[in-house]
Amino acid sequence: MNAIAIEIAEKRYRAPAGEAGREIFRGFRLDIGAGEFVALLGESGIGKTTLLNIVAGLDRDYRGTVRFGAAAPRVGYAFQNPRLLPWRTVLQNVALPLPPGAEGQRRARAMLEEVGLGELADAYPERLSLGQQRRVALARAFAIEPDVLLMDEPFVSLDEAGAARLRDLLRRLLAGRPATVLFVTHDRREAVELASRIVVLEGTPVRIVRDLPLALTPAERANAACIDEVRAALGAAAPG
Ligand SMILES: Nc1ncnc2c1ncn2[C@@H]1O[C@H](COP(=O)(O)OP(=O)(O)OP(=O)(O)O)[C@@H](O)[C@H]1O
Repeated sequence: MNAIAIEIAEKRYRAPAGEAGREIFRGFRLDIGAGEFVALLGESGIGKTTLLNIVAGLDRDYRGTVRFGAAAPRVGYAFQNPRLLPWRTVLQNVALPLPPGAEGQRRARAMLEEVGLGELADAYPERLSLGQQRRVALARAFAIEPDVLLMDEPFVSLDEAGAARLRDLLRRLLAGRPATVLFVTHDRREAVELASRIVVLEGTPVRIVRDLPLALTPAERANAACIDEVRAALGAAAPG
């Protein structure tokens, strides 16, 4: 069964008066199975964030439909920028999507412990490194126990070791709470390490130029030769 069925007949951004608008999607379709981890690759500015915003229901200015397999799916969204509220503590930021009250606080605290930031619960985001802020954003996205998790380059701008630690954390969190994931990245290696399917987008309007299932063992995902092989299979079309 599909967890998400996306059909975008048309999505365009309006332009200032007198200029032609830009058509991002026309006749676009993507079906995602329950439990899949789909990495979306594509050039900068092609429409990846637009696609996530449409799936999240944040952008309703398009013709088409997004259908979910579950009746009322819980959708978590980790943005490119961690988007923490600076006037709220780390704990309050994680508790934000949860129902108010003691149970929400308990769950938020447990999530913070799980991402290794229990000691920073009462700190404000400005005190945190970018890697720590991204951990908080992950904790917030997982706090609602999402059925669908949307992630927009969540580990960009970190050094390689920091990004690798967060990839490990994401894998651990997903092992405990499986979700269907739509993950935007510009990094093919990151896609190979994490995804069960890689979808490469190209052009204006956007079309799918590669759709590659990946049934790899953890050892194969970490193997340089194997990563090179998948990169080659993705061809020149994919960035990163
Ligand atoms: N609110 C908006 N109004 C007008 N144009 C927009 C708006 N948001 C995005 N665009 C344009 O639509 C195109 C797609 O943007 P989008 O952010 O979806 O791309 P992206 O693939 O996520 O890019 P990146 O990889 O750089 O994050 C871009 O050309 C962008 O300038």
